Amino acid sequence: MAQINPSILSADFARLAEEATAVEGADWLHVDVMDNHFVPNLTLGVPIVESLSRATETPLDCHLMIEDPDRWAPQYVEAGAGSVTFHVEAAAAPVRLAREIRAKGARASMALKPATPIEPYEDLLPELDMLLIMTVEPGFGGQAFLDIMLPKIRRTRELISKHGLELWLQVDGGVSESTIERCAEAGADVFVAGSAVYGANDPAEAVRALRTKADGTIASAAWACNH
Ligand SMILES: O=C(CO)[C@H](O)[C@H](O)COP(=O)(O)O
Repeated sequence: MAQINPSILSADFARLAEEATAVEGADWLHVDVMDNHFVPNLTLGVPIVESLSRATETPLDCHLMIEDPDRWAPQYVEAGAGSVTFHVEAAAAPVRLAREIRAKGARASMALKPATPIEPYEDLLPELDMLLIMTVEPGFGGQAFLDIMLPKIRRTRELISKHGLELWLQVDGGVSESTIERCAEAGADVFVAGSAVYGANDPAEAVRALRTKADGTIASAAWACNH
């Protein structure tokens, strides 16, 4: 079953609580934390995550596009995030950090930028609850989906199957009704969508449409049949 996580990066930041509840039916609310150092954009931090966690029943999937996640990620768990994703390119001690996130009670997730291969991290996969493959360069919503990431999604799904892991495989960037099936066919099962959801007239309907397409593809995908 697909999970659809709307990204509030594309929401109206002056009406965050309303925007969070406009996508009821979504599996998680994807919260993009950017520090203007790891990526050239600045969004929000711990206090806003704390407020958002009180404003919505939908669990928060916090994607930290920041330097020094080893220091900051645990604070996002304390702020109410149910899942915390750090970038491997920024983490000093990814295994220790994943264990700390889990020990504090959240799902631990690691993200890879487009130029970062999965293969060096094969042995880390059992330490994670989710792996995020970026399908755009992180930093901004509304960018075009990078088709060249599809082989990496396929190879990652093969590694997950090879090790018999229950790891979720998330894709983020340019996910829309016209790209979601390619991601699902390659092996993704968690889909972040910003502009495709918040740019739609009816965000909740956009979530349903994305879910229908992804579920239809996963039902017949070779990787899911062998799962
Ligand atoms: O992490 C992100 C950007 O770094 C966003 O989550 C992502 O880009 C979502 O926006 P869209 O679906 O419009 O591409």
